[in-house]
Formats: sequence, structure tokens, C-alpha cells
Amino acid sequence: MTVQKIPTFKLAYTNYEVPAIGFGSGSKHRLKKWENPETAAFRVDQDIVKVISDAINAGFNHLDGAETYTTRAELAQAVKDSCIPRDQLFITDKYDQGWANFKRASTSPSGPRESILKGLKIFNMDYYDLFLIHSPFFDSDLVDVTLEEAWKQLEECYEQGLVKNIGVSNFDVENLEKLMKFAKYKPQVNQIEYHLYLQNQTDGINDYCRENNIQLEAYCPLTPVLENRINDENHPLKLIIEKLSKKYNVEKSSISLRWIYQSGVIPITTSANAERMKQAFEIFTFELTNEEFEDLKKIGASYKVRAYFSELFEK
Ligand SMILES: NC(=O)C1=CN([C@@H]2O[C@H](COP(=O)(O)OP(=O)(O)OC[C@H]3O[C@@H](n4cnc5c(N)ncnc54)[C@H](OP(=O)(O)O)[C@@H]3O)[C@@H](O)[C@H]2O)C=CC1
Ligand SMILES: O=C1Nc2ccccc2C1=O
Repeated sequence: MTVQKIPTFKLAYTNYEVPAIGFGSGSKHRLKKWENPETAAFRVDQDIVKVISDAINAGFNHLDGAETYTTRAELAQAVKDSCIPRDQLFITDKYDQGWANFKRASTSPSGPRESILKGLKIFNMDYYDLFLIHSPFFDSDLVDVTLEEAWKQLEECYEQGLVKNIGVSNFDVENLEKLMKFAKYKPQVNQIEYHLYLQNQTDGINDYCRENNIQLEAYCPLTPVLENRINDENHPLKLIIEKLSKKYNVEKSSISLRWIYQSGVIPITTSANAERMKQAFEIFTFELTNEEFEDLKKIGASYKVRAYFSELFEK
């Protein structure tokens, strides 16, 4: 399988091209760093550097990071080791505004400007391709800025060229509407949990983002094929995913990723396994028919799995 060029999605206001699949340095890699919280912020984990280097060697040119993952140094090291020119990589980072769900204070309490300047220094680079506010949940016990102040700082960094695109993550319609009232620049991206078993992270979010030209990115894209996320071996998509993976001679994971890509959303996936990293690119070698796409959508909608922010979104 050879993918000559990774397809891209174009962002509406800046016309910037985003590679249509991204590699995440959070989730399992964050957990690995957080096994030892005292040292997480300054210890460089060479196993994680190797994982990210493997991902870059496999062909990933879109890398997803976040201040809260404490894996910036590992990402930076892998990017440096790759010797790939800066303009051939798409690097995303996110503002850590503290975590309301587990009461963890912000690591850049004065706002995204502090976070961006610290991050760019670690990466030894001049700009991020995309910088996101990690979630809409701002808590004055954990951070010194409000969402409005944080967005304004992000807009200033955008005007200064420190970030080429700005966006949000885990925003529902209500929070986006709130943001739109004071935003000088609209968010370009909303990164949310999205897959066949969670087709709307929150009510109406996909339609709202499409209508407002906000590109969606999908985290947890492999949920429908991960036994550790679905506690039911007879879940409704199991058979159709198996059938389609045989038909197209691809991994079951590729059916899950392809459906997301075909729905116009950018999957952000991850792995610590170099073979699986390469396999992810097979999503650009086949196309689901309209009927297959719609069947997956319909069957997927009959079942719900949410891995993140349940306590905040399922009130
Ligand atoms: N904005 C936000 O709030 C959030 C953002 N994210 C971002 O999204 C990224 C991806 O999230 P995540 O949920 O981990 O993504 P995925 O849904 O891609 O799940 C990754 C898991 O799937 C396994 N896996 C990978 N390929 C395969 C395969 N072919 N078959 C079976 N299992 C496979 C991996 O294990 P193995 O290593 O064994 O391959 C890994 O444990 C994060 O790293 C982070 O960057 C994540 C959560 C929240
Ligand atoms: O990868 C992630 N793991 C997380 C855990 C809690 C909140 C956000 C995230 C991520 O973005």
C-alpha cells in the first residue's frame, strides 16, 4: 500500500491545508507520563519520543499535542530528529486551562499567550499551525483567565503570527455561541470525541460546526473497534465492520477511520505500534459506497459509547 500524498482539508477563513489524519501524543502517552506526576513536566520519556518518531516515519505529518499531556518535549524531540522542514509538518497544541473534572490547576494560569510562548520555546519553532482551547470548562480556582480573556489572547497571538490558526476543543453549541459573541476571529476547528458510536458529542454540534465553517476533528476515532472501550462483544457494528474489512481487504480499524474521513471530519488517532501506524494510511486507498456509509451511520447511531467528559456532558 502506498499513499503518495496525504489528502488535506482546507480551513475556511485562512485557506490553510490540514492533513486529513493526525497522530495524537495524548491519551495513552499522557497516561504513561502521568504515572509519575511529579516528574511528568520535565522528564523526557524516550519511549514516547520513539513512538512519535515511528509515527513520523510511518508518514504522519499532522501531530496533535497539548500542554496538559506533558509530552511537548517528546514531540519536539521527535520533530527535531526527523529533520523534516517545518513547513511540511502540521503541528497542533492546546491550552491547558486546568481540568474541572479532576481539579488539576492550569500549567499556564495567565492564559494561552504564556502557554504558546512556553511551547514554542520547547519546540524551538516560530509558530504553531493550530492552537486550541482544550475545553470550555474554565474554573477560576484553576486558572486566572476567563474564556473571553483566553480567546482574546489567542486572537492576538494569531495576529502576531505565533499561531496560524485558532480553534477550540470539546465545545458544545452553547459555548460556541457564547464565543461567537465576542470573537473577532471565528474558531477554525473544533476537536471533539466523534466516531460511529458518538456521532454528536453534544446536541447539534456537527450541524452547527458545518454551518459555521468550523472544521471538525475527531478524537477516539477507533472506539467502535476497541474491545477495551466497548464492554459488549455483540455490539451492533461488529458484523458489518468485519464484512467491510474483508470486502476492502483492510483492517477493521480502517473502516472506522474511513467513515470519519468520508464524513468530512479529520480523525486524530494514535498507537504505540509501528505496524498499526502504517496501516492507518490505508483509509486513503478505498471508498465506502453511499449505501455502506449510510448503513454504518444508522447502525452506529443505535448505540452510544463516550470515553471522555461524561460527567460534564451527561448531566
Ligand atoms: N481534545 C481532547 O480533549 C482529546 C484529544 N485526544 C487526542 O486524540 C488522540 C487519539 O485519541 P485516542 O482515543 O487514543 O485514539 P484512538 O481511538 O485512535 O485509540 C487509540 C488506541 O487504539 C489502539 N489502536 C491503534 N490502532 C489500532 C488498530 N489498528 N487496531 C486495534 N487497536 C488499535 C491503540 O493501541 P496500540 O498502541 O496498542 O496500537 C490505542 O490504545 C490523543 O492522543 C490526543 O492527541 C484524545 C482525547 C481527548
Ligand atoms: O488525550 C487526552 N486525555 C485527556 C484526559 C482528560 C482530558 C483531556 C484529555 C485529552 O485530550
